[in-house]
Amino acid sequence: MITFDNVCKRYDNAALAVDSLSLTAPTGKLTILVGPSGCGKTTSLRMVNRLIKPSTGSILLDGEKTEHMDVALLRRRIGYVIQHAGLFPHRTVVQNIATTARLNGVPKQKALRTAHDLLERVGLSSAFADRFPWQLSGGQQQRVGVARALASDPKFMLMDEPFSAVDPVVRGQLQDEFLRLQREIGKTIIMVTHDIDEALKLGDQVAVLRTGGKLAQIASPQELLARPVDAFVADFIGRDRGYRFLSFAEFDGSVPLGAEPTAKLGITPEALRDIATDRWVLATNHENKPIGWADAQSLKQPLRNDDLNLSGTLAPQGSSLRHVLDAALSSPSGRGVVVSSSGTLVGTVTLPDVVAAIDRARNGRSGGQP
Ligand SMILES: Nc1ncnc2c1ncn2[C@@H]1O[C@H](COP(=O)(O)OP(=O)(O)OP(=O)(O)O)[C@@H](O)[C@H]1O
Repeated sequence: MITFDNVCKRYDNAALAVDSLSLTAPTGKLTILVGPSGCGKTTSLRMVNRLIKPSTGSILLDGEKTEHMDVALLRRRIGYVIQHAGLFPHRTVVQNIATTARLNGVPKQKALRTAHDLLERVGLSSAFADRFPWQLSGGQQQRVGVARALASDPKFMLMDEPFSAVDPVVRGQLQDEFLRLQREIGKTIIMVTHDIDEALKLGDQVAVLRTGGKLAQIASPQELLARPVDAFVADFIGRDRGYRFLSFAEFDGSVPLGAEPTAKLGITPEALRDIATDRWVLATNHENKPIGWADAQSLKQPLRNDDLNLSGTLAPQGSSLRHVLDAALSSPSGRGVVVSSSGTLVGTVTLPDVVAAIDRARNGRSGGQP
């Protein structure tokens, strides 16, 4: 747990950069600091590992005030990832990753072995081990930066815009990989971003700061979207709040699944019309994976791939109401197709049932309850 207790920071005689900040970043969770440029995010983050000294107030790690700790030891307890990764240019990838472990007194061979393991964990093959940072893409450098921060297995991590230096596609991949990794490692993390979408996607809780370094609201992404405390927060979170809220509401159990009759390629028009409950019949392959919708009204010859309507999206089980709503809205039959993690057909949902589940979620009732 990282605690800010009434922390202020004033640089020289300027206005307060951070004003009476009190918040707790819970153990094993990812807390995000977000807000407009200059609102004090980086200053707040750097006060945790004392790269910046608070003017007043205290920061505590698991209840212990950091101001009394030895700075070098404090920093070794906290992994630190910065924008552009900040790798040592004259050291290879594994040497970069092994740096903190070596500083902590881990023998060289062991530190290098761990570095190789970590490389794999962050999604890079051993082929990268002996390259220098300039031989890597921006996204690969960021992965190495994360691996280096993890090398001493710190309980706490500080991440300052770790994914901002790469293009949006790579950024999305890095975010997904990082979420998977965090589910395994469960570090206590504070991350800074100026991107509200990143904050809502990654954060267990999100702290929105306003200019002048004051905390405007700290809450879960769902809570922020559903109940922004004031116009500043509402405006900062942006448009589509109602729709984006659906990303956080699981549909499993809250939307009844219907059994869907299915057809295979090669089925005759007559046989297709026999099994059809309305105009559209779902086609599946030999593994029972949906491949498209067949139009029972217009089919004139045995069903071919080219006859299929492919407009419907698939909602994986365990995903969100947003996915299942999209599946229902995009399906020509109006029935959204739900699939297992391996892509096999689980069933379909109707649009009215999805809308009813959304209404229940909106009113804060748990899924499936009357
Ligand atoms: N070393 C410094 N000396 C004086 N003022 C500073 C210093 N560092 C930051 N500031 C000021 O403190 C305020 C907060 O800066 P900080 O970098 O923490 O904001 P931020 O929210 O991280 O901004 P950004 O999103 O643009 O990186 C700003 O007004 C900034 O100009």
